[in-house]
Amino acid sequence: MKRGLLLVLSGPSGVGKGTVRKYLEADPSLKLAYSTSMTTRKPRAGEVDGTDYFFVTPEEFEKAQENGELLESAEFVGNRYGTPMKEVNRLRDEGKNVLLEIEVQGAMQVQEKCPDALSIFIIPPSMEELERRIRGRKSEPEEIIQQRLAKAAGEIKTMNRYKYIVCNEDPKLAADLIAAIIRRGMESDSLNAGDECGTV
Ligand SMILES: Nc1nc2c(ncn2[C@@H]2O[C@H](COP(=O)(O)OP(=O)(O)O)[C@@H](O)[C@H]2O)c(=O)[nH]1
Ligand SMILES: Nc1ncnc2c1ncn2[C@@H]1O[C@H](COP(=O)(O)OP(=O)(O)O)[C@@H](O)[C@H]1O
Repeated sequence: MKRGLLLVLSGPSGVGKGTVRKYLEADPSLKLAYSTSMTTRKPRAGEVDGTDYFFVTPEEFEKAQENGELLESAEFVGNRYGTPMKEVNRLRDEGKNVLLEIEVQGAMQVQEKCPDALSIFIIPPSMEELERRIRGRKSEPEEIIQQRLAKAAGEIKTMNRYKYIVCNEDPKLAADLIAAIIRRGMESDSLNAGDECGTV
């Protein structure tokens, strides 16, 4: 069986990564599996432990990192986030295309370890629209919104380090464009040939 792709999706907080992902997940032909990350951030209303994230204490996070269990990790606005490696490998071995929705420092680590990863950066139509979206979500207090917006401009500057850049003006269109990138990757014989990245 052909090993699944490793897909990296990044973009500033509130750009619509989660929204676009929902469209992608609704298409079974893409054989997507979402990699649930570990985080020290507190759950938002409605978030489910083990589905949205594995919510852990700083000590538990530290232990996972020390034990070499994380494919990548980063700190983002006061919280730590990381990708558990074992599950990524298991799903790829099953032929699933594993999607990491991660911020830019982690994305750089993955691209270094796994040059075959298909990395995609989502940009907003404008900074004003990004602000409208992050505020409209009403998931964070004002202080955190400010910190995330301040970070966004620097993150957007890294977009040329990704293989693909997609603007999320309309979420269905953005998902269709990303689906085309994934299909192309699935057809490629050179991707993943001898890709041992992240094996423990
Ligand atoms: N490096 C890294 N970043 C992550 C991981 N999981 C989530 N993130 C990113 O951390 C940032 C903050 O995530 P979150 O607090 O859920 O906020 P949201 O993206 O605005 O919904 C986002 O850019 C996520 O894509 C991970 O495992 N590793
Ligand atoms: N193309 C779009 N046009 C308008 N609003 C959008 C679009 N994509 C996402 N949104 C809205 O923007 C907010 C942030 O989206 P979300 O998917 O949570 O972003 P992220 O996962 O990148 O932080 C949500 O309220 C979502 O409904």
